[in-house]
Amino acid sequence: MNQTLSLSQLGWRPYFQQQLTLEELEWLTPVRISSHHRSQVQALSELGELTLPLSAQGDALAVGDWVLVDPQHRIRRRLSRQSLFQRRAPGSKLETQLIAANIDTLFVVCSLNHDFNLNRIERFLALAHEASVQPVVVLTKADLCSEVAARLAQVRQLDPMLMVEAINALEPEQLVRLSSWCGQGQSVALLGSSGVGKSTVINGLLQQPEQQTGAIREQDSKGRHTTTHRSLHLMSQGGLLMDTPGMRELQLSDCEQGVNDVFADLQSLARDCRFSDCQHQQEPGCAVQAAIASGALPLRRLKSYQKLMREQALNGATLAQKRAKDKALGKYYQRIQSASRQQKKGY
Ligand SMILES: Nc1nc2c(ncn2[C@@H]2O[C@H](COP(=O)(O)OP(=O)(O)OP(=O)(O)O)[C@@H](O)[C@H]2O)c(=O)[nH]1
Ligand SMILES: [Zn+2]
Repeated sequence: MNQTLSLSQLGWRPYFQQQLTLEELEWLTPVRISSHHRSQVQALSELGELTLPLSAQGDALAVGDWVLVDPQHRIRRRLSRQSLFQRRAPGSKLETQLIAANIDTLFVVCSLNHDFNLNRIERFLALAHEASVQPVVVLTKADLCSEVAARLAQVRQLDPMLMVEAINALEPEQLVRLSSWCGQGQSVALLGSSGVGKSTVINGLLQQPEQQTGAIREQDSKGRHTTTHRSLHLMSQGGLLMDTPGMRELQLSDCEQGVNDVFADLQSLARDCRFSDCQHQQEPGCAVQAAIASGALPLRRLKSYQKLMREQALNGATLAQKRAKDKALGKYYQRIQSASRQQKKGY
């Protein structure tokens, strides 16, 4: 992206502006991080594309972050974020990897063929909620599905406020339905399983698909050439698409709040359970089970909630904790087995 963009085209808004002191306003320039490398970041600004060195003790930065730079192009400070996607760094216990910041809308892409899966949509919605990003469900391959209306209704049932669009991503005119989230100053990202049509949607939204995905070559610390891809692309509607490494493979971890947000209906039912720590299994006075019995709540939804809660807790647990847990569980099974053996022996 070589053309110069205005601050508002880059997503600048009052939320960021109001964080600047008068002094900062006078001598510092806001720039937006567009890609992240080992020792430097690229940023977009009214001055064009800048390369900024990273200092060792500096704040961890994510693509999409706004930072203030001085006239020598040194990063002075990062502005507070409106939203953030992050994940546990692979192989690390505590470190988190920042994936993308200040995204406004997450397109949760799911295809309408055999791959359609409400549980998976709920999982992606939890990630969006956890990051404080507004989700929009984009159902692709509408041309291959004979029950589009029924599927749309199923997704809308997850949350009456949820925005859902069904499209044939191969038809450019149909992508226009996503326009209201792709206008000037808006930042969007996509998430979805393999083969659902993410690249097809991205190519349809970009201004010049071929050029926009051009690779950047840079030298790493050992002098080797590495190829990285640009993460920020201008869409034909004027907004920015953030396709950052790791975004497409985001996993659920430590997102209890996000999962709870997606299951607000279940949370509100649970407040009427007799026991405050009700697990909604066979406890007396369980309002969730009552809603399932009356047909008000699909059993699938409770199962999906419980599965996602377990999954995010497990992914979030440090490796050490996980090992301890597995060991404790192993001992528990041993105890049960030996107790049942003793019972059989008639003790
Ligand atoms: N009929 C139809 N085919 C589609 C649609 N969207 C995508 N496809 C096709 O589905 C296949 C997969 O699409 P991609 O865009 O590569 O999917 P992806 O999600 O980027 O896949 P990964 O790169 O594996 O993550 C391609 O052959 C597309 O042409 C659609 O709406 N209708
Ligand atoms: Zn209950």
